[in-house]
Amino acid sequence: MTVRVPAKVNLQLGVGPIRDDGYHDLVNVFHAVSLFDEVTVETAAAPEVRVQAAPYSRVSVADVPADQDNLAARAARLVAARLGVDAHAAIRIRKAIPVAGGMAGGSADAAAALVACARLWDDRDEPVLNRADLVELGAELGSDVPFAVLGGTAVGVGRGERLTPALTRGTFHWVFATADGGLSTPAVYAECDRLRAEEGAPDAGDAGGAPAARVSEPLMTALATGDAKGLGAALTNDLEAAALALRPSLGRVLDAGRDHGAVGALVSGSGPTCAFLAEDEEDAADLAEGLDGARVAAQVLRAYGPVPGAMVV
Ligand SMILES: C[C@@](CO)(OP(=O)(O)O)[C@H](O)COP(=O)(O)OP(=O)(O)OC[C@H]1O[C@@H](n2ccc(N)nc2=O)[C@H](O)[C@@H]1O
Ligand SMILES: Nc1ncnc2c1ncn2[C@@H]1O[C@H](COP(=O)(O)OP(=O)(O)O)[C@@H](O)[C@H]1O
Repeated sequence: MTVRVPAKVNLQLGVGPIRDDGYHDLVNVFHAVSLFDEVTVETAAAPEVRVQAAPYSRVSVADVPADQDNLAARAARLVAARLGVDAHAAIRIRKAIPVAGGMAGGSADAAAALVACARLWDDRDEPVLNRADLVELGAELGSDVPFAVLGGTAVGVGRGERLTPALTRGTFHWVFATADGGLSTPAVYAECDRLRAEEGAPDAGDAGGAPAARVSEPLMTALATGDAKGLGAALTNDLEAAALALRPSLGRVLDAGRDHGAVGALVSGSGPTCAFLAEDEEDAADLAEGLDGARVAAQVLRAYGPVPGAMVV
């Protein structure tokens, strides 16, 4: 059973206060883009995980666990437990999504494994687990997993796991600049907290007392009308300052994208991948060429969005 699953970029990442459980309250506008990992699952006598770069992809898979800690393996165990089946999964992951790049590659693999294992093992006439159940199960694996099951464009609140699909029109054209070496998501959130405490945000009484984030109306209007320029102007990421503090060289990457005609430029999620929105497909080609020539990125990738979530191929 092979499932194809997309990467995400965050169109708005509004980081609110820290909750008692250590997570931040978010307004997280997710957008699935056409960079895909492929996850193949077979029922096997013993669990197994193999990870490789997808054909023609230059993703470095050295830091992806090829054991039962892999998020896809955890997803398979979760599905078996939920269905009450005594089954093991042999999992093969072909990665094209940058690793630890702020594009939710690990979450994508987990979502793909949820969909693949449910299809393999939930073989009654009336399936026990429908897609909404898999979205819910995903939240047990990570804040970004539910969105990778759903895909499209969606607003996530809570940890980012409570999703509402967003209305969009047409296709948006993106260029991504990857970096050598990832950034750790918890480290970037911690740096965001540190910077906020240093700034002494006026209403930041106790640690992490940032105001609640609200969804951007100009962003939602631009999405609904297919207005690339409007969307580019409305892109925001509250983790960007933290990612830039930890990796100052990203400033040059963002500047290069703007210089080469991007209508919007931001760090993708916790970074270090930078995302650039082009006005149309032709501008995206020019932008990708310009960024390549500027030699500021490990790799320059093109993609479009929105695309559907994890799908059996
Ligand atoms: C920042 C985002 C933006 O979409 O993703 P990436 O850009 O890293 O892919 C997400 O919030 C990452 O989601 P995900 O990678 O699933 O995080 P989890 O495994 O749930 O949590 C990892 C760690 O991130 C921090 N975390 C995550 C989500 C959240 N709402 N508040 C947090 O503070 C916590 O330190 C937590 O221990
Ligand atoms: N299937 C997987 N693919 C990628 N990373 C994984 C996977 N399973 C676990 N991980 C771990 O999750 C970490 C975060 O990786 P990833 O999800 O690619 O990045 P990000 O959180 O920046 O989007 C990696 O450093 C890796 O150790």
